[in-house]
Amino acid sequence: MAENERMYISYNNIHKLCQGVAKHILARNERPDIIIAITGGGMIPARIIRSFLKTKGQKNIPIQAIGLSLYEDLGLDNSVETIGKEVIRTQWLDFGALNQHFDSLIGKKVLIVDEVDDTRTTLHYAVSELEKEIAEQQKVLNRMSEETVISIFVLHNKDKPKRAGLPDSMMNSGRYIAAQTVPDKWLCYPWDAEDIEEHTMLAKAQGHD
Ligand SMILES: O=P(O)(O)OC[C@H]1O[C@H](OP(=O)(O)OP(=O)(O)O)[C@H](O)[C@@H]1O
Repeated sequence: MAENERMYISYNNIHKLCQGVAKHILARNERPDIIIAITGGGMIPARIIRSFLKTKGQKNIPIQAIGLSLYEDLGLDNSVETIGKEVIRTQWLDFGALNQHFDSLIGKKVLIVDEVDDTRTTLHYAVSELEKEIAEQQKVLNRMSEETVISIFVLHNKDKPKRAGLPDSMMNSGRYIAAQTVPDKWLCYPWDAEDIEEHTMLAKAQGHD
């Protein structure tokens, strides 16, 4: 791939993007009760934004990880029909370690974090599975009146046609937050760099430091 098709992103840049988004979230009075990081790319941004979302007198926001991986190739043509099958769940929520007041997502402000929204398949899957699960729990626990608010934070949203959607209620209310919308290039994140010094220099040269 030609160098000009690659976009290099430094740790500093990611740090600052998380800081800016946290500021935005706090200004909207939407500090989450829980952060859900989609592994592996969502983990570093989730950890960084948690520090910027910390407010005086409040406990650290718990981070839970969910593992979602995309099938590279199922040999199927119709993407719409195969969306559900293209995502593999490798890890899911575990409330066992949280206290008794946090036994589910019902009524909580939930922030899903990932590094990139590419075809949107992963985010679509995460949101629809969480919504389904919350609705089931609400029925079981008879807590239908409590509203759960799911938001999304990604570092980069690729400006391209998406293969799956997100709820209009989320998109129209500012609860989908992409720190940056970028062209459909190959995004080179620092955690994949073999030579982090060179990577950082390349990011700097592109203005992403
Ligand atoms: O918008 P989409 O087309 O669904 O793609 C975005 C997803 O792809 C990458 O995950 P990947 O499965 O490569 O795993 P990783 O995060 O562990 O690298 C990335 O971390 C997102 O989760």
